[in-house]
Amino acid sequence: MLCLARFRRIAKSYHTYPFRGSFHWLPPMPGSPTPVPNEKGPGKRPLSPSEIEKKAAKKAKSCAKASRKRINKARAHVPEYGSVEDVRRKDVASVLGDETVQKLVQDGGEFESPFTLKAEVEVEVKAISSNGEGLAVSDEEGASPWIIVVPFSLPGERVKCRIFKNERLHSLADFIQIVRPNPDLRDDARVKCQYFSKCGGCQYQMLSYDTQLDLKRNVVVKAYKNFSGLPESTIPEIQPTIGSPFQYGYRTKITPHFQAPPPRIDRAALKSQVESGNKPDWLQIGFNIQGQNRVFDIEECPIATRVINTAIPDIFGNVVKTIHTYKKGATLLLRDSLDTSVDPELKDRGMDKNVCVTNNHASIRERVGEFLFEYLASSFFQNNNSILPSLTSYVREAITSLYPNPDDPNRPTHLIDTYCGSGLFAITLSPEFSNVAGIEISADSIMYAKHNAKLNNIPTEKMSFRKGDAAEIFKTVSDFPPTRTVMVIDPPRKGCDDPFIKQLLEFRPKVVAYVSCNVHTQARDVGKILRASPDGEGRKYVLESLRGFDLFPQTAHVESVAILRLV
Ligand SMILES: C[S@@+](CC[C@H](N)C(=O)[O-])C[C@H]1O[C@@H](n2cnc3c(N)ncnc32)[C@H](O)[C@@H]1O
Repeated sequence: MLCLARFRRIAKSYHTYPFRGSFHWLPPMPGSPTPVPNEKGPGKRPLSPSEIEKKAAKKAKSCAKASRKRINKARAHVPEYGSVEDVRRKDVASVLGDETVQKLVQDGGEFESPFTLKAEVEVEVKAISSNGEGLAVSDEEGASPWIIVVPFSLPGERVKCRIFKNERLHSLADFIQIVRPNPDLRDDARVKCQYFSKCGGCQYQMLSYDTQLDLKRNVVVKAYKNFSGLPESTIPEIQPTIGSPFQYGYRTKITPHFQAPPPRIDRAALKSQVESGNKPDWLQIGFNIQGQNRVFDIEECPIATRVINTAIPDIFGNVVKTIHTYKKGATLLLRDSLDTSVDPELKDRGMDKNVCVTNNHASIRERVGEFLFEYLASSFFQNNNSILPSLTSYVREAITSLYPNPDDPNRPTHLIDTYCGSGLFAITLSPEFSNVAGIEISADSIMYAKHNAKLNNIPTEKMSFRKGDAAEIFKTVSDFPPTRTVMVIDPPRKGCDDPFIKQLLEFRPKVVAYVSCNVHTQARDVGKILRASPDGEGRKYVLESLRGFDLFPQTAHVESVAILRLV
């Protein structure tokens, strides 16, 4: 489109007469613009208008071809299920409405953005996506409705933004400024981070915490509507999101990064510069600038714990002093840990001293309620310690409340923790069960899970952990009675694979507690489990409850817990 417009502009600057489908050049009329000189430079014959037109036509043709290719590629591209892009596409379509989407698709306009790249536009934000971005509807005169995705903006606001990418039915834009705020939602005095809107994280800081929790509840609602394929009647009322006790200073792990010195830099000169305490201008240690692959310097991260923030200056200072030795950029690890030099047998909270650990191979220690956990610094552990007692107690109570009478002969006695990490759910739920088994793909995490069972004095005959793919658990629990077994599922963002779900449906544990860091893949998996045919005795899974947990205040992220029961 753009190229055609340029072609028309060039064509218009000459007297052109269409003649049997081609352009016929006549000498310029008096007062008409002089032909532009050939860009090849002095000494070369200037191009005649017909040559210029031919060239422009050729360019327009190749542009149109490239544009067709781009559109065909975009049409064929299917985003990963439940990914940020997939979630955004569903939200974009729902703001436009079915009728508009269908019309745009029928007319072939689904990839015809009314915006050119780098265009600065002012738009009205109508909704907020599950990724936390404002969704504005373009009011370009004569153009079809089109969505512009603007981070850091809220429904009811008018914002200025710059388009940087055109996608199916929407454009992505960089936030420039708020033209008219929505005072019912926004209060910029709430923002505690000096890098707000520069950093890609923590986009909800201008909102009250209650509003953040409401938005996250709505993410769970939309996820089950758009991704589960379940009829509304089978989805229970989504309960209010459980908030985090700490809303800043909660993050027990951060991973800032930096780039290597430029290729041809004089390393000896760099060494003497940094040794004399001067940080080179090109060296930035921190996080990525919103929407860019470029790092900016940070002095603090207000959502990280106090121990981590206190350690930042020394850790970053060491990078500066040794930067001349780096061939590649690197990611730093800063983990808040209880001091592991203190005997773990001393379970007295009064003895707790927190330290910042940067060694990937070190052991980290955390307390979760009455339990102690240790794990390898480089392996997975939940990043918000303050909410873990309420998360684990919630899962425990959500299961036991299904069988309130402790003498109920149907009350589950066995627990299987799949994707168990270093044993968080297996260990914290263990007082309710006589037998517990856990499985996990990471050998390091399994080693620590076994260690944690001992650390918390859980008898080995009661609890076993094995390394393997989650689906392999079904080989090892043949002595677990399915009708008295609870299965905890806590997979990575991509959710469970089909072999796992198939085997779960063959085993049919009485209760499934599905904890997820991606409610969209959780909704898909829960949909598959609920749609499965009844077993020989006519039993099917029902969704008992659904609730979000706010492990990451100030961000759009929500963790979700679904409780399923076989009835
Ligand atoms: C979201 S974490 C949950 C860990 C643990 N439940 C916790 O809360 O600490 C997901 C875990 O699944 C493990 N994992 C990933 N793919 C797996 C697979 N195919 N089978 C078993 N475990 C897997 C990862 O190593 C990670 O520890």
